[in-house]
Amino acid sequence: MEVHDPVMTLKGVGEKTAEKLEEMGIRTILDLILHFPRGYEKLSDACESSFNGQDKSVVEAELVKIGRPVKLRKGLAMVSASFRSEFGDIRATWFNMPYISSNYTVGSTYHLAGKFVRKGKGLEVVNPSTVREVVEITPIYPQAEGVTGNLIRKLIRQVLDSVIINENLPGDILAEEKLMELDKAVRTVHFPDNDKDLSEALERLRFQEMFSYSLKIMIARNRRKDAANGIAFRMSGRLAEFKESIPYELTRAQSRCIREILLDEKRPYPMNRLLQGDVGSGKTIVALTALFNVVENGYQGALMVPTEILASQHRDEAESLLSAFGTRIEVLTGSTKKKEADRIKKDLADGTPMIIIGTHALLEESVSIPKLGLAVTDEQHRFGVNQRARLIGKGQEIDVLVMSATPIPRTMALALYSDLDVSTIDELPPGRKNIKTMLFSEERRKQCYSKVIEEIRSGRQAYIVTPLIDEDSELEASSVEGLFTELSEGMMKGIPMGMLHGRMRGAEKDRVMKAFKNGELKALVSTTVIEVGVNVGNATVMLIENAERFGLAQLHQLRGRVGRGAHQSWCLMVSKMSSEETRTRLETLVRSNDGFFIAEEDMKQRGTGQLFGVSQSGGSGLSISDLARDYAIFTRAGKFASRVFHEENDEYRRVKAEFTRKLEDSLEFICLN
Ligand SMILES: Nc1ncnc2c1ncn2[C@@H]1O[C@H](COP(=O)(O)OP(=O)(O)OP(=O)(O)O)[C@@H](O)[C@H]1O
Repeated sequence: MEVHDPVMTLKGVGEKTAEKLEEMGIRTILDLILHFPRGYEKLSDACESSFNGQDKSVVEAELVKIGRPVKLRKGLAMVSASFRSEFGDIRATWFNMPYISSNYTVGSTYHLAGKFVRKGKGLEVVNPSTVREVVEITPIYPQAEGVTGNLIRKLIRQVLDSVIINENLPGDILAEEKLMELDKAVRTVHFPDNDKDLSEALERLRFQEMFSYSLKIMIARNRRKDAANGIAFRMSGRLAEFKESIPYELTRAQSRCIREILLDEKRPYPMNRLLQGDVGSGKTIVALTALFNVVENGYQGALMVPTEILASQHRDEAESLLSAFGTRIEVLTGSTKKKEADRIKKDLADGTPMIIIGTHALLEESVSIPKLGLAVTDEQHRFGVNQRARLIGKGQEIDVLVMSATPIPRTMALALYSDLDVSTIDELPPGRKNIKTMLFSEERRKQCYSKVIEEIRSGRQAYIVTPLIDEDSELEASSVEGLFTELSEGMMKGIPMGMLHGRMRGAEKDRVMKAFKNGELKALVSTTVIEVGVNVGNATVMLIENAERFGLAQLHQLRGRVGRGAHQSWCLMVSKMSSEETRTRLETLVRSNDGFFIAEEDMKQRGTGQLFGVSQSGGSGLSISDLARDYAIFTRAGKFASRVFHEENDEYRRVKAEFTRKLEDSLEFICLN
């Protein structure tokens, strides 16, 4: 068995399963090995006292019957099933997992894991999952239709039974850092026996990931420096005219960043720059100026953003600023109609100069951008290194600008982006008022909504954000649909409201966002799909339910959606504040509006040791590490990577050669062979 073989070569994987795995990004055996659990759960053995609706336990049960999905109301579907067990009959219900019935077979026996509640002679459970057997520590894998955690475990077992993973770190580093061997670490994260081994295994893999990341960046950067083969753009004669036409005065910081970027464009080396600035600091105009200059030079410029909403918002802004200059602007996302998409792709492939704004859809193989001169990615933390690399690969020696709205503390930026030059917009446009931030306990929730209603009555608009439900989030968390119904039938009756969440189609999201933008809708109930970059000047209230479930940086991002116009704005957080720690954490936001300060606090407070937490790495491109949590490991790994890069000995040379080879191949971090 070869790690680069397709998963189809495994027993039990037919075409259908392979397709489903592919949708989850698993194509090869290596992808499967690297499909790490996103968290671990400790389960108690089932006994009468564990059926309290709080503790998670496992019950062995035979499936008697499973129904079809029933639609309860728009956006809420339910599947129910009954099982037989030694503790009585079990009624299981799944919400919004219409595919679940295809994962179960009547007559088969399962180890059902969930929070069971005793109801008369039987048990009830909501959204249970199935586990391999009753073990103390159960890995939780990201699941999808037809691909259960069980199936993943079975396949990984099959692979690990026949592959040995070679060690690839130099012996002295292993010894100095007392790291677990790679092979054992990989086995342990998938099949942990005890806490101690698991924590050593995770530490090893996190070290591995960050070591590889740092070393590859050093190698790549060194190469780019060597090669003066980038595109030297000239400064367009119309830049001054364009700047004149901007309807506001640029801040000093914006002008400085534009200058830095244009100078990079002019040089014959490929630009590799991070543009960071607090929410609302006006990064978009800086990026648009850079893109405009590239198109003026007869090249294509791409702006990749994480959501469709952002893509269309950027299009609107780009059009309003650039249509007078005849700059062509197109948008390509997953929901662009085929005919339209074909037309855009053809023009792109012909090398027609334009600004192309899009989501991941830009990365598809069918999109070729031969005259790509500048790639801008917005919201860096949403795209991984690999995705960025794919976009960059559409052109040759192009300029790259990465925009980040989550301010990264300087120390971390240096470690993380040792390959990037950094431009920082460190001032906000004039006239921005501080956003007043308040924290409400659950009991004062009504008061909080009164403020929302008051603002709406005086002509303003509000966002109401609730955490996302996924299969293992706490059930008490309010869902968008639930909250929407509750509010529209209760406290906010009669107020035109819309809702927005990740499961909606692109066109539908667009429609709702438009209606909110033009003021038809006064309130928007939403998950964090609005977190990044949405810009509605008249919105003055950001209400966040269950605020304790968000990270500080994320809360700051959300807050940044308001306070974008002339009116006083409010951020209202509702939280159970179950502990003093939560309260202190959330109060950081009440105290400060400074994104840089908040990001540092976030790192300090989260610290290390969230071993059993669900991974929050959220697409930094790192699959097992969390930059905030693992900062200490990251620093150490970076130090060793630099040692391997700079010092000369046979073993280091071998490691370097191997990583250089893998750089071309793909960016997998584990470098298996
Ligand atoms: N110098 C300026 N003076 C006044 N308004 C400005 C200035 N620069 C940008 N703006 C406006 O400020 C708003 C926010 O800008 P923009 O969306 O670019 O922020 P951002 O940095 O991308 O923030 P986020 O990351 O939160 O999206 C926009 O409405 C933009 O038109």
